[in-house]
Amino acid sequence: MIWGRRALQHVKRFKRLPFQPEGLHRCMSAATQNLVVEMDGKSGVAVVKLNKPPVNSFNLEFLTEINILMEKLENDKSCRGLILTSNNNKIFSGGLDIMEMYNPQPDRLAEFWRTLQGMWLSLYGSRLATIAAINGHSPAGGCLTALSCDYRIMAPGFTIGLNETQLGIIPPFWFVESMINVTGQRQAEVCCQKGLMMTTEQAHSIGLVDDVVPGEAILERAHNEMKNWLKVPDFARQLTKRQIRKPTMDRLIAKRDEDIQNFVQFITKDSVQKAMGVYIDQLKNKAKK
Ligand SMILES: CC/C=C\C/C=C/CCCC/C=C/C(=O)SCCNC(=O)CCNC(=O)[C@H](O)C(C)(C)COP(=O)(O)OP(=O)(O)OC[C@H]1O[C@@H](n2cnc3c(N)ncnc32)[C@H](O)[C@@H]1OP(=O)(O)O
Repeated sequence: MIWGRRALQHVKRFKRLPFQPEGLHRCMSAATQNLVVEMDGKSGVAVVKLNKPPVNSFNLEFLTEINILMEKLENDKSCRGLILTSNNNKIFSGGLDIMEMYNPQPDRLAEFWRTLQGMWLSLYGSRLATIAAINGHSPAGGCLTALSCDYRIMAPGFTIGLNETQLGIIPPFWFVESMINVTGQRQAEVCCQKGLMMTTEQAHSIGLVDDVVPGEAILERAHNEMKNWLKVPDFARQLTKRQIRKPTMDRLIAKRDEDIQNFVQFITKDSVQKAMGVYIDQLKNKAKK
């Protein structure tokens, strides 16, 4: 993984925090700044709860925190599975932090995007069995995060989707391929072009979500499903996953710098900044009402 200077500063700070999952063999919980981690040493399953109020939006620091945790879990031989959920029972994740993209410093904007690419590569390519327990709304980057897992369980009454086109932005090819790989080409064409935010039931009907379970039962269901995934020998499961996901990951790895340049160029356009300003005003005004 390639880290920028600012991210490295954050890594040093993070390393002084108490969470050390390696070698844990009991049920333990730990918290970093924006993540709650419960590690069951017996089953080897880590439950990671996104915990960044108000909406678990991904800014550079939060993405860095997630990347560091992923690296620790990947390196912890006792860890076999990851359940990703939210500590907020209404919002899984509001997606990328829009403030990162408004009046940005180009260097930070580039670092932000590289760190998001890093998060996607580590989650999408994880050796762990990964289950998203989607216990709240999950637009755009929140949907991408869920799409990166092996299995998705969602509570009713929420919405999910890659809604970028509705905001006048183009979902990058690796967002779209993540959707295609889960729902198939036709469904991905419709929901990505239209930028659909789907209800839980609609998402279930197109295969974006594998299972629908009430919010209060979602973690129990995720643990039960995880047991099924962990019945398969790790090595066989991991290599099969890699075989299936490698072409998509390789495409981003080959075009990583180009993808960052495209993003920075696009976001810093006057017209995009203007539209972003209007969108932020709408969000803030809605919050005030
Ligand atoms: C060829 C390709 C070339 C270039 C590529 C270029 C493209 C760029 C691709 C970019 C991909 C982008 C991905 C994204 O994820 S963009 C973010 C999309 N997310 C959203 O639009 C979500 C917006 N938010 C909501 O819909 C609601 O807030 C939500 C999450 C459903 C929660 O609703 P609710 O509980 O009612 O809460 P509020 O709306 O009142 O919000 C509370 C508070 O949070 C602030 N906020 C919400 N979302 C975000 C966000 N994503 N980032 C930052 N801040 C957010 C909101 O403004 C309120 O703040 P306040 O201070 O007013 O309390």
